[in-house]
Amino acid sequence: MVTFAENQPVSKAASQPTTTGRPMIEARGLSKFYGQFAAVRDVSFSVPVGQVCAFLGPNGAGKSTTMKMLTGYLAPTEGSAFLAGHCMETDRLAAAPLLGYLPENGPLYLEMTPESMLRFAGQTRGMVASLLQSRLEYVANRCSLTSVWRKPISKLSKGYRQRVGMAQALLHDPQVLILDEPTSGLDPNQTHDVRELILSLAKTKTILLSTHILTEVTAVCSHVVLINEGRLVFNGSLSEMVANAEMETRFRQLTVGGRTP
Ligand SMILES: Nc1ncnc2c1ncn2[C@@H]1O[C@H](COP(=O)(O)OP(=O)(O)OP(=O)(O)O)[C@@H](O)[C@H]1O
Repeated sequence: MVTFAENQPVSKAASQPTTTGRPMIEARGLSKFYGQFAAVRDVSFSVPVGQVCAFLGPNGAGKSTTMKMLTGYLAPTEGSAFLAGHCMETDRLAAAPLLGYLPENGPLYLEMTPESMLRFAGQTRGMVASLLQSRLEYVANRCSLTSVWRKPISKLSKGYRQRVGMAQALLHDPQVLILDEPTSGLDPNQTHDVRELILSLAKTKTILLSTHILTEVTAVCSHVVLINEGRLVFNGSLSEMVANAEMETRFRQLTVGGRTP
């Protein structure tokens, strides 16, 4: 068991929006084809500074594929992704410090401990030793990792592995978080903790969050982007989405038996 100093606040400078006047996250006509199959087709939307946006869709709708294109991990077949105005195809290095990404099944080095993996991640990002140490302490506390800090990741439960992924996304104090199903596989207590964490991060960050859990959307998001079979079928506020029906009913109306409403 390791104990750490009090949580440190996210640095003010790092949480300031950029001055480009552009949305923080922007998908412009994104498509991804695997052979003839369109995993994502002509998806456009944007997330302004400070917004928490839910990214919804049934299994296989293309959420993870879109998120990978937004984060520069996957090249689009057509279209472009921008992060704080930086094109992810041509200017990814400039965007990297601004972006924290929790992939669906994040690449965790199983033989490492949370401490050694996160330290390695920080060094790879070029964080200076004193800053890295304070950020390690911050994410260990914030993601409730102190009890497993020096245990091999291979021995951790799915919930703790997810927290390590979240800690990696937060380590460098990015302005933008792209979180692919952050509560997937978590028990109700862990889900509650992660939701609280996202709510508190929402005060200073721009967040795009994919989830299957509709109550999560109403708990933390103000805006909804919904895709079905690779196509955008809704892009609007949460109140517009649920104006005339329950969330679940609206989700089914938009995704079952038809591509467009
Ligand atoms: N490398 C690949 N080669 C071929 N097809 C792929 C590849 N990656 C994804 N797909 C397909 O693209 C579609 C979209 O997949 P994606 O993982 O983006 O969906 P998703 O909305 O994230 O689904 P889930 O909610 O189940 O995670 C699926 O039909 C998937 O099988």
